[in-house]
Amino acid sequence: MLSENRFKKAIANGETQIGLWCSLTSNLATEMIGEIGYDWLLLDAEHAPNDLGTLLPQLQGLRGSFSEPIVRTPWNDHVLVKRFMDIGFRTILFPYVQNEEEAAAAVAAMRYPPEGVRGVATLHRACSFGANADYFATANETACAIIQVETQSAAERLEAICKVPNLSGIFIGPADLAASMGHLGNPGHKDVQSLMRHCVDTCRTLGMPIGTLAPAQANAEKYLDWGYNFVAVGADLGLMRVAATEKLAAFKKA
Ligand SMILES: O=C(O)C(=O)C[C@H](O)[C@@H](O)CO
Repeated sequence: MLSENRFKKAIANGETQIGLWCSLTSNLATEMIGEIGYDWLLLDAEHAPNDLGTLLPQLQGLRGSFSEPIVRTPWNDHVLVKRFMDIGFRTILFPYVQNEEEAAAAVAAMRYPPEGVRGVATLHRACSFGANADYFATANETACAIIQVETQSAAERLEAICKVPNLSGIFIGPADLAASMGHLGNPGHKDVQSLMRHCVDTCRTLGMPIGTLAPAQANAEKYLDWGYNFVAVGADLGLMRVAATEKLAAFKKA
């Protein structure tokens, strides 16, 4: 394992980081995507059928990749977080965080005492099975907690959430945010867009990195233009679906 979390440093420095959403749960597909050069890859364990058994071979496939693997945990649960950290994730996306107390719990789950509550083991993949003598000294420093703000009420707590010590970033979930505002299936609604804009303005004022997911090219460009630092500009399933659909259409048409 690399000891430095390049992604964490980059977003803290305000650099733009381009990501891809990965839901295929395939170690081979993730390994292939890991060769392309995205800054980060989101391995989804909330809305894709990923578990430790599928995430571990994907991490192994990403060994040596430039891309930072990020796991989206299914829930803000410190037991799951401990297991994700022990297999080698340093960056975790926490869905549905509603307030500063929940954000602080997420941060604590990723950090060893006295800063957090992460349980200690000495022979796991993250510390190279004991061979990495610096692991305990660097694990808290490389841990990168990103909080998903995806309801209107969480957005109202954004300033307080951003003040949680050791929080590394905010991530806006456009689909859930739209649903919470009464616009299920319509994140393009003007009220949702205006709240997304307000969130990026707030984060930039407070110096907190902020990201989102935008598989449509125009949206990705717009959010980057607004100041979002890290944007997933596509999803493996969507790319495959579009390519497969277009390929068939090209031949059926003929
Ligand atoms: O609210 C959102 O938007 C998200 O959290 C992303 C979704 O879960 C989904 O589009 C990922 O496939």
